[in-house]
Amino acid sequence: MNKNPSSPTFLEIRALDHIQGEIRLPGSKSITNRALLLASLAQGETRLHHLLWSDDTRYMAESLEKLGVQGMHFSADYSEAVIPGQNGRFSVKNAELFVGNSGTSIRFLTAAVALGQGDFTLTGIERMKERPIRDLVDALVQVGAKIDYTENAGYPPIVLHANGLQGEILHIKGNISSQYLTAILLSAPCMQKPLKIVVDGELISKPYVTMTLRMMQQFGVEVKNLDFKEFHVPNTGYISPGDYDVEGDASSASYALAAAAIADGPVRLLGLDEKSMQGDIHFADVLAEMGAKISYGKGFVESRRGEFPLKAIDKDLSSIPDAAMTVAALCLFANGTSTIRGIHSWKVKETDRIQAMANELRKAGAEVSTTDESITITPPKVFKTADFETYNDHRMAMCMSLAAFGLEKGKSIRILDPLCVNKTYPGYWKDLKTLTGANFEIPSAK
Ligand SMILES: O=C(O)C1=C[C@@H](OP(=O)(O)O)[C@@H](O)[C@H](O)C1
Ligand SMILES: C=C(OP(=O)(O)O)C(=O)O
Repeated sequence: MNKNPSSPTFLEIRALDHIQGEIRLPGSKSITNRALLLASLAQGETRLHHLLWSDDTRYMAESLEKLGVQGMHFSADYSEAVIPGQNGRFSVKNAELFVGNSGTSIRFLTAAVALGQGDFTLTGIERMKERPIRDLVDALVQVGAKIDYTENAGYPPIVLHANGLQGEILHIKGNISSQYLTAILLSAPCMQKPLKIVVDGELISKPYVTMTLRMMQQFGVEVKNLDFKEFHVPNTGYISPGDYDVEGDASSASYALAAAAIADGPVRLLGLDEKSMQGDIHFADVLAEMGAKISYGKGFVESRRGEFPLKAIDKDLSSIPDAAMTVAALCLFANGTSTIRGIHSWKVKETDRIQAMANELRKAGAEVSTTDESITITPPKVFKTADFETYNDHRMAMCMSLAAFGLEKGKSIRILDPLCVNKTYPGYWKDLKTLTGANFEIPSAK
């Protein structure tokens, strides 16, 4: 391992040829960040179980604390929390919220702080300043919010002058990110009047909106969904369900499920099953279509190798944009050229993921071409050793680790800045070691 702090750390993985065993998945990022906010807005105390503790969820929890959610209590390993509900709005009148590169945190919190009173700044790392937020701001302005951009119009940082949100009606776009619509939905029950939301044009990442509606229902609010074109939300406020169990993360599951489809398995992942409310559970269907054997039981999903090399695919994966990256890495192991479509949103996520994925898959030896909304991958004849850049993108690191399963014995790859996995899956490298028996060295904290 490179211990020189002036150059990036890396993690070296020698050719991997098997994976087998059982692990408990980390909690879902999307569910944890919704649950933290819903519990904070609700009436009553909520006990959250199996939550994810990672950069993205820590930023959400710290922001809620800054907004006046006092007395949050976390267990020593942060997998359990007790959240005292604030009954619809936050008490603090001025705060600066720094959310790193957590898209869910900045979007969900922007709408939530607008419910209160006072001046709030929301910002993050440099990449966050390149991730659009205009469609959410434009929607909030229609129900009474006053929001300024302090650097580039349409992007964080933003300053919000909050004076409650009136409700009634707003129009919103959902073609860049579904998180804007989710943010409005989550705050709507605490507006002054019921809200009718009209979605203008295409809506991407729909399963995340379904997850939002399901969780709102679990916190006592029934939303009328007119085919994802219009939503009617009552302003009844949230009621805590008391105990709330967070599912294991389906996007995080994709890496080990994929590895088992390449290198025998079986791998059993606990904390997730076919009843999951996460759209990314359907990654397992794509994996099965490519040749893997997938099975489920109560509270687990299991993957093992079936047909191999995997079958090449040509598919629109716009409903599972995060797990679609794992599919791209799997295409390295396919029997021909694959195309993944519907991924234009990749460009505005942790990095420009279309560009990043193309660059790194090429380094592994693949032939890759891209458009604004697709990537086409022809697998390598022989896998190359490479230093994979990760672009401060957790999913790039986890996806490229799969390339180690294609290497000839004795060869190795290096994953640069491997601790970027801390955004959503801090235990990833440890879990990979456990399941593969590999003995690579994990660098210590950044
Ligand atoms: O609502 C959510 O929890 C998320 C929605 C998706 O974003 P987009 O709606 O921007 O595609 C996804 O990529 C992100 O990781 C989490
Ligand atoms: C896109 C992602 O995260 P976010 O938009 O919440 O930052 C992700 O986790 O892959």
